Amino acid sequence: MDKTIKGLKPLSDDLKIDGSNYRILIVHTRWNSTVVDPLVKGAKETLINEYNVKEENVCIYGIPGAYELPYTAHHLIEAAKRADKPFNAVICIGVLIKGSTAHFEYICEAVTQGIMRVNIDTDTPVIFGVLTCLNEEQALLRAGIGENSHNHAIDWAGTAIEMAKVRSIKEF
Ligand SMILES: Nc1c(NC[C@H](O)[C@H](O)[C@H](O)CO)[nH]c(=O)[nH]c1=O
Ligand SMILES: CC(=O)[C@@H](O)COP(=O)(O)O
Repeated sequence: MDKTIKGLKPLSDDLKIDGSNYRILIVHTRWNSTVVDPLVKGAKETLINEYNVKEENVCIYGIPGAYELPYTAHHLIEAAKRADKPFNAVICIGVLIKGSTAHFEYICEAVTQGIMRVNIDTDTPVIFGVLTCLNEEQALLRAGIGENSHNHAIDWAGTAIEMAKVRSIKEF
């Protein structure tokens, strides 16, 4: 992949957020698991190793496809609130790969709008960890598979921690 200016630089060590008291949910699809699985692994390992989230506080739930991500995230967020064990942030992970019909476009739009809605409706940060790829190579590279690749889930984990801190702000 070309070296460009784009990308999310991690916070400097003096600004790094301690996630040891955070509870994080990862909702992931089974569709395109060859790519999804390394993304889930990257997110989990980053949360634990880089942000001190306790392994028992990284909850993982698998569902069929990306279209099911918004509902599942919303339902589990509300269920966790009822159990008095709220999630500080959620990461939705899925991979959409363009096929030969317009299905891709409809799913991408529905999932994008749906995940944004869950953020607002539940007042819980839900990170958009959905790759919307035109081909398999694009997906593999963004899961850290292959030369000059980068696992985007590393960035999603850092975003989840930063947004969990935002969620903790009660007065401003
Ligand atoms: N084509 C992809 C799908 N399609 C399945 C839908 O997400 C959904 O599960 C189905 O329409 C039933 O509601 N899902 C992906 O995650 N990735 C794809 O490339
Ligand atoms: C993202 C999709 O829904 C897509 O993979 C489905 O493929 P097709 O458009 O060939 O049915």
